[in-house]
Amino acid sequence: MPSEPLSQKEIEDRLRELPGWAFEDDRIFRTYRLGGHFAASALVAHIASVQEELNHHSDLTLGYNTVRLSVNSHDAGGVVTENDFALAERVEALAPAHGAS
Ligand SMILES: C[C@H](O)[C@H](O)[C@H]1CNC2=NC(N)=NC(=O)C2=N1
Repeated sequence: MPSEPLSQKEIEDRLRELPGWAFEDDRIFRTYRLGGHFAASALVAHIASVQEELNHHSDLTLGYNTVRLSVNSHDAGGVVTENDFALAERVEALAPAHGAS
């Protein structure tokens, strides 16, 4: 479901509710730190399942014990929309169970 680009103020307002998330180069992003590599890879798999459910996909980067998620909306021309924040909120909700910080 394409959605409208969010304004700078709307993005800033939403980011205040999402500690750890930031906005740069028309993307929102966050890096999660995990207890080790396998835990980080399990978080990637869980995020991927949610992304398939939402049909909204970020760029996920798996490090030794980190997962970086960076996303914007291709269907809105590569800018941040409500769909990006919907994904961010779902990931914020599932991350603690993985021991992510
Ligand atoms: C055809 C498919 O529904 C679209 O390409 C979906 C897939 N995942 C997506 N992910 C993101 N980040 N933006 C999109 O516009 C998007 N569109």
